[in-house]
Amino acid sequence: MGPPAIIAPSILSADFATLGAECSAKMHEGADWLHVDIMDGHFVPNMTFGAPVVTKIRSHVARPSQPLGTGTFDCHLMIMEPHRWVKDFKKAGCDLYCFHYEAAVSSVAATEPADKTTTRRTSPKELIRYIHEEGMQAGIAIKPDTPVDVLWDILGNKEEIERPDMVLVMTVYPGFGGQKFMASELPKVKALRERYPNLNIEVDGGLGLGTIDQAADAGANVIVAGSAVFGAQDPKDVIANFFKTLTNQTVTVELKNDIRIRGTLKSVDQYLNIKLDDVDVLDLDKYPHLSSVKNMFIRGSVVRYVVLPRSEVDVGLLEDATRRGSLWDAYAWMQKPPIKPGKLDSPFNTQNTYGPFLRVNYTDENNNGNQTGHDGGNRDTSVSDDHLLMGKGMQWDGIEGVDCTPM
Ligand SMILES: O=C(CO)[C@H](O)[C@H](O)COP(=O)(O)O
Repeated sequence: MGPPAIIAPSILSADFATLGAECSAKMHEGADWLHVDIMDGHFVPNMTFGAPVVTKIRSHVARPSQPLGTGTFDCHLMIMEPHRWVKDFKKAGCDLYCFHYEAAVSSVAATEPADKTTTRRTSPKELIRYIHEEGMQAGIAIKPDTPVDVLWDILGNKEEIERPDMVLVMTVYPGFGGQKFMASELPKVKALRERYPNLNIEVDGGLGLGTIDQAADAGANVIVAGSAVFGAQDPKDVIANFFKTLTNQTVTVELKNDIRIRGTLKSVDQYLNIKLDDVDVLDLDKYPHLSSVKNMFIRGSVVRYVVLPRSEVDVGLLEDATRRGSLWDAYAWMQKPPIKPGKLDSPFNTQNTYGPFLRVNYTDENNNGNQTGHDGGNRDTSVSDDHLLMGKGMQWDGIEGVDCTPM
């Protein structure tokens, strides 16, 4: 069996004003590593931050208990002269120092060995040794224009200390998040995997819905994604927005204490706190004290279901929420996924969804909204022939006629 599937969100797309909290949140959501992009404005036409910021965010994420374990700071040094910063990043809390092959071979010391201001540790092999001696794991990255062949000599080194722990194949030109995935780089991944079944092979750039699988199938086991993770609209917001479109419609709300209330939806917020007018309490004989109540504000936390007119259900919008949720499933919740049968190097089983969002099932009329076959709690949701029933803390499984298979 190949190396484990590793999920490494790129914090390049995070809100830098709240970077520590964002890093911590991603770890709690299921990330294995954090991919920390360091750009110097020379090696790439963009700048991010340096070791002092890494020091600060390190305090928000527990250190890995073993090399390449959970919490690894996977620092991607898109900088010139990568040998100069090894000690600083070690001190800052970097665990995996991944430099660019192109930067190492074009460094001042490599091109002008007589230069006394730089150390000799500039050839990729020597730099890898240096990183290891400093107590970090070493990664080597290649840009799209660099052939994978340059790595054979480095990977084939007899000296273990001079061999990298990871190879990063860039699937965009480095410098910016949100670029288009370059499938043209996948043959490099394939060639690496064929020669090195146990090597950690990372891909970075344009990974998301529809490209994660391609990269995994080629043999990548460390998946970096930035904008797909940080930029995705939270499906819960999509669902709340959907509810808002039902303002002035008649809905039935079933509370967790079994009271069912029908009324006109006046407002709903992202927590599914609901305001109803023209209220009718069903089963009034059981709850006569509610007979005079005409307007209600219902806290989302007490709602079990909201029953909506089927004709008002915007399947397209919910399908979109599903796909976003599925991407999230396929990324953030798959940190220990089963391996696809027959594809031992493919870390993702996208048939399994353990999404945190909306789970909807069709049930027959008599099912009364109690689904079967689901894990994960939060199953306050079902669809009957007439109604879509949705509860708070919902998860999405599918609507008949809607393809909810994760992409
Ligand atoms: O190294 C990078 C850019 O140089 C980023 O890590 C990478 O591009 C991730 O961003 P996205 O997933 O949005 O493409």
